[in-house]
Amino acid sequence: MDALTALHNRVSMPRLIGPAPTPEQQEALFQAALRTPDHARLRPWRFLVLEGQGLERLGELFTVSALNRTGDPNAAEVLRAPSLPQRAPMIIIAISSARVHPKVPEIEQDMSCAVAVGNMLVAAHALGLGAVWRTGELAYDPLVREGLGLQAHEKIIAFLYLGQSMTPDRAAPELEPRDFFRRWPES
Ligand SMILES: Cc1cc2nc3c(=O)[nH]c(=O)nc-3n(C[C@H](O)[C@H](O)[C@H](O)COP(=O)(O)O)c2cc1C
Repeated sequence: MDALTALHNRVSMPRLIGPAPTPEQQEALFQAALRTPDHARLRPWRFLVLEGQGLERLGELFTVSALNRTGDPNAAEVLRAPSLPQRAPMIIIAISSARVHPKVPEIEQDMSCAVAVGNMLVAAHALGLGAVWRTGELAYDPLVREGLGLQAHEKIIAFLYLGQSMTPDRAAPELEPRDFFRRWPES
């Protein structure tokens, strides 16, 4: 698939099953992430790749987080938590490791990580894989952050769920460029 076709037609695929991306597909995804624009080449990001036991461990962290929030072991949120990471055979957790830099503000480093996630989404589509970018309050919960070994200056930018789409690709929504792009100054 050529680059423009992938860019124009990518859609999120939330219903995913195994198998996980092959080693060759993973390599292609990782290389796509590493081509993110990166002011001053700080490489202010790192990625955790979870399958199998990793997904189970993430489910345990999500459960601890939900229990801490609700205080009720029978709350629907707590009961559902272990199954959340099982919605895909692989999750890549994208982490921004932004540091204080005289020329590159934190937001630029976070955005570089976000673009890496975007690159992986498009690469996944080009490879015939399904993918969806998720965050939610679990991404910002100190218990989840700590359990995954994040340092104080790091942020979870994405839980990128990856696998085989259970449904055929949806048509991408058609947006009108002129609703978003204007010449400036207007003539
Ligand atoms: C930073 C970020 C966080 C997101 N978090 C979630 C999420 O937690 N749950 C969810 O269903 N969609 C989430 N989304 C949206 C989906 O990934 C997806 O982009 C959206 O449903 C639109 O679908 P499309 O990508 O096919 O246009 C998030 C998107 C971004 C950019």
